[in-house]
Amino acid sequence: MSSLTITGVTKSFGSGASATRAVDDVTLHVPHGSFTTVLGPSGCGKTTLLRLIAGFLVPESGSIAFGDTTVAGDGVRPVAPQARRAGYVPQEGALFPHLDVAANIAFGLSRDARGGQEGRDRVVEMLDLVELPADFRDRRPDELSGGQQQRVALARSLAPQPAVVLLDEPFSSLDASLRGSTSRAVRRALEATNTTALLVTHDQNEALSLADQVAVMRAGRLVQSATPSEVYLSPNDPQVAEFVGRAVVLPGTATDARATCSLGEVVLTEPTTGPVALMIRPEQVFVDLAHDEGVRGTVEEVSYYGHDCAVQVRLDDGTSVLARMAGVRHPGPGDTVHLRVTGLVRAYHPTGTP
Ligand SMILES: Nc1ncnc2c1ncn2[C@@H]1O[C@H](COP(=O)(O)OP(=O)(O)OP(=O)(O)O)[C@@H](O)[C@H]1O
Repeated sequence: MSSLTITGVTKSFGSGASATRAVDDVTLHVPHGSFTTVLGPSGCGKTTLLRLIAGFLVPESGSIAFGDTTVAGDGVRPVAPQARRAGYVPQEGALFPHLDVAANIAFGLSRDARGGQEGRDRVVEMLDLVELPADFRDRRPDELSGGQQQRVALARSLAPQPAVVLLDEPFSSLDASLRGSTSRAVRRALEATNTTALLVTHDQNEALSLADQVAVMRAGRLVQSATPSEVYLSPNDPQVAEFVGRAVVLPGTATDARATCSLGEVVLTEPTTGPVALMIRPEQVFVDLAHDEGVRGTVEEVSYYGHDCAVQVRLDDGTSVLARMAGVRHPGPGDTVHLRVTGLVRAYHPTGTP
């Protein structure tokens, strides 16, 4: 296992006016044994970044290193994919359909290990790691559910003890409940083996819940890399805020650690002064059903999810605000409510910079 360091990597497709800069000057460090998710909308360059790391593509500038070893860039002849020791788990259909589970898992082991006791032991160990019963070894891929297939694909990538594991939207074909349980099992397996991993996804919940570090990409560029809570609570700009979750963005005026806006006075994460855009998460908007404290508004719409609900409120000044509250007791359309903001609020100057 080793760390992964990407420095100033750029990759374009095509040439001239029709060229697409799929990955644009990306710099990212994934510490040894940690899990980073790369989050971004479709077409932002996530898969291209993964393919550069795996060695299926060569960067036109910048460098990629596994630990202290440069595998591409810096004038070094690119190390071939099979020599990089990078495990790759694609979206689906990764398993060889004509091989049983044991042969699939042992596929990347040396020829000697594959046929002997060492290989058999490794298969059992890997099945245990991904929380599948040992007798699954004799099944064929078409005798497994989608989630089980993805666990076997991970087992196969981990069996040769790779330096880095790369996962390309590995849960996207699974339904919501299987997605949760499979992703948690994968997370536990990576943690147990102290594996350095990079997972690309366009699913915000997946990116935030699984990772030590979230790297947000937009149009080929890495716009923020930080812990999940930092990315969620203190996004670099309002677009990142709206991409990683629902956000209420209101104009306001800041004076040191406080700002005023349609929702009254709020406390800022960092002091600043002048006109600002304030980013408030809907769960920070407290909906008071019992008292007259706060800013008055009328409920326009309620989306009930069971565990919680989203309440769209039109303030008396005409501003529309989204609040999220527990589903136990909630208002209905037409009700008068009072809103106030809890917790700290991130302010951005009009250019988007904090
Ligand atoms: N082989 C290629 N030839 C030309 N353009 C390509 C090639 N591969 C990717 N691109 C372009 O590069 C950009 C980034 O693509 P990429 O597949 O990396 O995005 P992505 O974020 O993984 O998208 P998705 O989430 O939809 O898989 C897109 O504009 C895409 O059309």
